[in-house]
Amino acid sequence: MTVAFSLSGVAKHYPEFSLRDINLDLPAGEVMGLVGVNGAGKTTLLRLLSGLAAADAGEVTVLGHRLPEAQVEAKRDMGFASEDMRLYRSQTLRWHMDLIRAIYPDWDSAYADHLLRRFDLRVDQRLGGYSHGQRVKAMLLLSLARRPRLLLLDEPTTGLDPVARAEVLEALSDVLRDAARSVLFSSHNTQDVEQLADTITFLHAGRMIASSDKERFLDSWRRVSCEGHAPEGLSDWPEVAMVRHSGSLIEIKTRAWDAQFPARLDEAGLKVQRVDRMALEDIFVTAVRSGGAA
Ligand SMILES: Nc1ncnc2c1ncn2[C@@H]1O[C@H](COP(=O)(O)OP(=O)(O)OP(=O)(O)O)[C@@H](O)[C@H]1O
Repeated sequence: MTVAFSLSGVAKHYPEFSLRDINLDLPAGEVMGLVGVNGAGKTTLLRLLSGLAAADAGEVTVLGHRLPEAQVEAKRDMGFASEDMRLYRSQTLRWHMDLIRAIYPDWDSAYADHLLRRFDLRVDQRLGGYSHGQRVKAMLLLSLARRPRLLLLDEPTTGLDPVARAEVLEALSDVLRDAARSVLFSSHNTQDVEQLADTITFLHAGRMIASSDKERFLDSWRRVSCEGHAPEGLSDWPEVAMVRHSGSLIEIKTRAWDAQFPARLDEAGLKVQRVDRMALEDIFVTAVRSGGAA
């Protein structure tokens, strides 16, 4: 398996925060969504991969290059788009495009023109006059048209109105259809992640609480509604992530659904009324509240 990046035993310490024990690989050609609440460490992890920050422990390898030693080589094939990417507000988008084209030989002018039309951006307007959504689209255009082998996107849809968000998601899913490209993008928005990602990594308080194939997440979690009296210790069953009582109704969320689960509940004195699949958002919130492992 070729990997786009590999993080092994990675840690980064700030005075008030630590990212630690990060072991994560992205197979080449896959799209990974990085999900976490504010301050979970998503940007920190992306900055370690992009070479903007150095790990305090562990190994970071990007496109076969060890960081920080080989960051020049790694950066050549990597695109990073984030809020703090430096765009010159007194310059136009055309100026930025010319600058990047001069640096990166793989710049795809036809694709850049296509994105200009699709994002409806005025190429001769100074970026200081762009709205937030237009600046996000400009940043994406500048990253995508380089055709990087690895694309790192920090919150690409945050703060966009629904139309701009749909445009950005469509442009991303076009890019993502190209099997040679690998993408890691962070988001608070689990719907975006559910729509675009093959694999999903949950980050919470600087730790990875889960990382798995999207379908496996969606297949293994269920909300089970029951009637009866909950047996003692139900919330300690390893497959049970959450138990909530509402009168004689009991709602159980399981992280390890299998067809025998209702029979086990029946033996324990609970009558299963219904079983529902869970949306990624619900899975994420339940995993965080249950203290980790998803
Ligand atoms: N350069 C830095 N110096 C000190 N602390 C930092 C630095 N960069 C990040 N942090 C701290 O690390 C923590 C994680 O921040 P990070 O930006 O990685 O989270 P995030 O998951 O991207 O959050 P958000 O969704 O709000 O963008 C925060 O508490 C932040 O204050």
